[in-house]
Amino acid sequence: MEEVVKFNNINKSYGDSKIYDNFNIDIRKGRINCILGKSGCGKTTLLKVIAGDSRFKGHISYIFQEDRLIPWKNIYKNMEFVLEKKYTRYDRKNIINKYLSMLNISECSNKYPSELSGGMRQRADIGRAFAYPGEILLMDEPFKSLDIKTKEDIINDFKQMTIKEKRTVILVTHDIDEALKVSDYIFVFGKRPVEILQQYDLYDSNKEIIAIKQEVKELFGIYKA
Ligand SMILES: Nc1ncnc2c1ncn2[C@@H]1O[C@H](COP(=O)(O)OP(=O)(O)OP(=O)(O)O)[C@@H](O)[C@H]1O
Repeated sequence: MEEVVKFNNINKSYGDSKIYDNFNIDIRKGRINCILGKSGCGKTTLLKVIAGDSRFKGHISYIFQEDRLIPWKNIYKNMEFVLEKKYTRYDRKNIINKYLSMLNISECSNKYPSELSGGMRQRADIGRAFAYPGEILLMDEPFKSLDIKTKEDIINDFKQMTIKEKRTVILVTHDIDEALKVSDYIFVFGKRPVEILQQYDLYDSNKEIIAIKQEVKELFGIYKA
């Protein structure tokens, strides 16, 4: 049986609107878990609940749609900032250089965020999140604002890195194609209070990607978020 991280009995409402009602989800350890759902269904809310889970306090990295780099620090210092209390200066240097190199941005080390393209900044943001010794990486539509080519390149590097390091990632998106490209386990979310309409293990599925895409489209078609 595959190792999972269980999140049980999640309850969350905004006013009268119940988003989660005793909701349960088993996140696959060491894999890229994707939460795929229509806009407004409650994906970001789930990430916030998970980020607040006391079992993982201080062990979670969060990557947002827009990078959260500190503008007045260069890329090296941005990465060093999150590692300061965790590692010695020597270890920090090795870790930072490793992730800069994995993400092909070693030459950006001394540059400030404003001197980089959106794609480079997002690479730096991903590098920083990976460098942090977190058990779980939460990603909220991290590839949304990138053009197609940049997105594909970053997704490829990101996937390789995640597989190599066996990191547990929870990524949310409303984009079916992106979900199929980036993840290896997909939860399709339905209407509120949120229910899981379908789950796909892309490692283990004998279904063609195109068939899964069609199925998800149909699932999305039958309800309004
Ligand atoms: N702080 C808040 N107060 C009131 N309602 C909120 C709050 N945050 C989110 N909501 C509502 O809860 C619902 C779920 O929001 P959430 O941001 O989790 O959805 P989402 O699936 O991440 O959407 P998107 O894909 O558009 O980012 C939405 O209807 C949203 O308007």
